[in-house]
Amino acid sequence: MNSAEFYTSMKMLDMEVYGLLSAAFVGLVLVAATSLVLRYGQTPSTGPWLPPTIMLEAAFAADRYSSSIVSSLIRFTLRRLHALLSIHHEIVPDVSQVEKVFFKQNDAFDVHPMGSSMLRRIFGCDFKGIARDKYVEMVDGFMKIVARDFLNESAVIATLHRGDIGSKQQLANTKMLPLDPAYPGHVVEADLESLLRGLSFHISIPLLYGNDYLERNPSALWDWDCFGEQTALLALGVPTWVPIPSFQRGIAARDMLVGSISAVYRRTKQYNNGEAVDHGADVTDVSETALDRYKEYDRHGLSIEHIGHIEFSLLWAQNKNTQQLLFWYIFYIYSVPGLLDSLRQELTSSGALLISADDPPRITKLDIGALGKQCPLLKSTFLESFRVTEESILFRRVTEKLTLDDGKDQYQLRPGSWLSVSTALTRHDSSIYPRPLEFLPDRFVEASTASYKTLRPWGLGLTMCKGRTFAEKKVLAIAASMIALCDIEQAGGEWQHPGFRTGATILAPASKLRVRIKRRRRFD
Ligand code: HEM
Repeated sequence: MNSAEFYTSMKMLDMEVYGLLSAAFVGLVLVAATSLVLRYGQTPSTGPWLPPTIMLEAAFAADRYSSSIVSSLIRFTLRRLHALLSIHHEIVPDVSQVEKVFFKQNDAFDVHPMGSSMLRRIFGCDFKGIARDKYVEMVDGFMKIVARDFLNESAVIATLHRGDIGSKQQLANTKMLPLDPAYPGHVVEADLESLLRGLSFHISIPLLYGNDYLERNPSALWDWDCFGEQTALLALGVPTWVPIPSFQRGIAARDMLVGSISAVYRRTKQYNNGEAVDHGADVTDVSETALDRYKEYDRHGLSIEHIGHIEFSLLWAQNKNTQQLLFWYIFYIYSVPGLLDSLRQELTSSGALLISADDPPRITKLDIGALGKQCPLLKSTFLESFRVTEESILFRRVTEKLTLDDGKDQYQLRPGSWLSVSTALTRHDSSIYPRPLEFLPDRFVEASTASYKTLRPWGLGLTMCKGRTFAEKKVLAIAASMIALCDIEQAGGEWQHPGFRTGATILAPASKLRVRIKRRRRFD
């Protein structure tokens, strides 16, 4: 099967989206009620909230199955509801034509309704009583620290080197890849998504909160998964008391995670004040970036509960999409015929990654900075994985009268209207991406490098993702290490695409993908 047939046939597996559409219908009633409250209820002190119905309308517009009758009906109902409530919402499909406006006329957009709504609904952080300007000042200060540590290339490379991604402690860690000598050929079988999520988690968390965190919170990853399954409902404003067992489990998991992250802050403070640290925990390796944020929270007099919620939201932003993208990247690298061999050749000839002559070999050099610059196929495959799996929708509240022109349509926006921009809508446009349904690993290669071209997976304007350098380099580094050290095949035969499940920035696989992983030997 060639890569074209492979990718096209797999996309058809995504039919479970119809189930989601029916479920969304039920949710619509709940959401309409929430919207009425938002429309006629009191505006919170930090500014207006993003109405859940705006999110739903944008999500249905961005959905690849939006031509179905159910979807059209839902969109029509939402349109009518918005007209009834005098809520003005424009959906702009072509990012590339309007992106300059986001940089040049930044003041015409208010980004805070999205951030404060998500902090409240998904992460449970209530800023009741905190005035809008204080909230904005705090967010700005916080974002500056995040950007300094997660955007700056040399800072990111130094951090990732501390994470020791290439060493066998990470990739052949007994917790991650238990290379049990009892198995013939040292093969392990695992669910690829869980395995990579665990690996990514075990690299990132100690880098942020020190090694003590994972030892003290062995169920953190399980809580992470329980919470993760409920984020769509939470984002839509479903009240946390709704008695659905899995939903309640997710809320409890969120409380556990927030509590454990608050505890790191409390222990660090005890240590800095020369007091006895709870449980005698070692907090000496809590990262500088976390410590700097703690100072910012203290400067604003935030409570420990607030801090736990905000830190959890950052941890989520830092990990969730990265884990999901890593899964697809590894999946395509190993499943697209011939790609793995080409990538191995490129890594060897670029000198960005070297392995020892031991058996099994170890990584002796991993130049994280060089991977994106000297390995165009590796980077292009990363970008192509992004192109086929990324579906973010950006929401802004418009504060000034504005006309947007995307080359096809004009959008007249007045103060108070809502704007959503979906990066997903152009990903299958053949005038931008020829043969859009095929996974073409070298699509983004340009001479000796690979570039994003019109792909905008990190958002737009001044609120573009503050962790994009970190995310890109981390994913490239983990993938390069796996390419060098491991062979992976799908358990039970030929590679089968697991299908896509919509509803997240990076699409989730619709079914589990069990794989067999074998550590490469010297002469493989
Ligand atoms: C593959 C991984 C990631 C993807 C796809 C992703 C995507 C995005 C997108 C689409 C936005 C919204 C931008 C906008 O509204 O214009 C965003 C915002 C943000 N991301 Fe990421 N992100 C990723 C990883 C990370 C990481 C590793 C961090 C680490 C700190 C991070 C921190 C943030 C923060 C703090 C914001 C809010 C920025 C602001 O409001 O100024 N993200 N991200």
